[in-house]
Amino acid sequence: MTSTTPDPKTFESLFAELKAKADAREPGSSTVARLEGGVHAIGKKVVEEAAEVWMAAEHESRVDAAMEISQLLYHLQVMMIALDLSLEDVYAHL
Ligand SMILES: N=c1c2ncn([C@@H]3O[C@H](COP(=O)(O)OP(=O)(O)OP(=O)(O)O)[C@@H](O)[C@H]3O)c2ncn1[C@@H]1O[C@H](COP(=O)(O)O)[C@@H](O)[C@H]1O
Repeated sequence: MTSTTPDPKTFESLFAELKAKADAREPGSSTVARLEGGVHAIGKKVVEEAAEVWMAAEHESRVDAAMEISQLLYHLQVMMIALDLSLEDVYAHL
């Protein structure tokens, strides 16, 4: 019997996943629920997760910091989708 492991998630693949769920208004998706909550609520999560990155970086382990950074990246992607921004729109400023 063969088993396949899914490809590791990347910034690009997560964005594509979230965009597809948003476009399909996928029932049960927490991302769709966050988008329906609007930019103000999404912005509060971005700020909350940014603060958690800071606290983890100063007071917790590298693993904890990596987890908080992943959550911040997720909420930034939700904000991008809420604003109809593509990856290219953001990458243009890097
Ligand atoms: N990568 C993430 C991800 N990172 C963070 N989060 C959300 O952000 C929250 C951050 O943790 P907190 O400690 O702040 O949790 P909390 O205090 O309960 O926060 P709230 O849920 O109350 O806002 C998590 O509970 C998740 O709800 C994420 N939610 C979803 N994803 C991925 O997004 C994809 C789409 O998910 P669905 O839209 O749910 O299908 C899937 O691949 C998921 O793995």
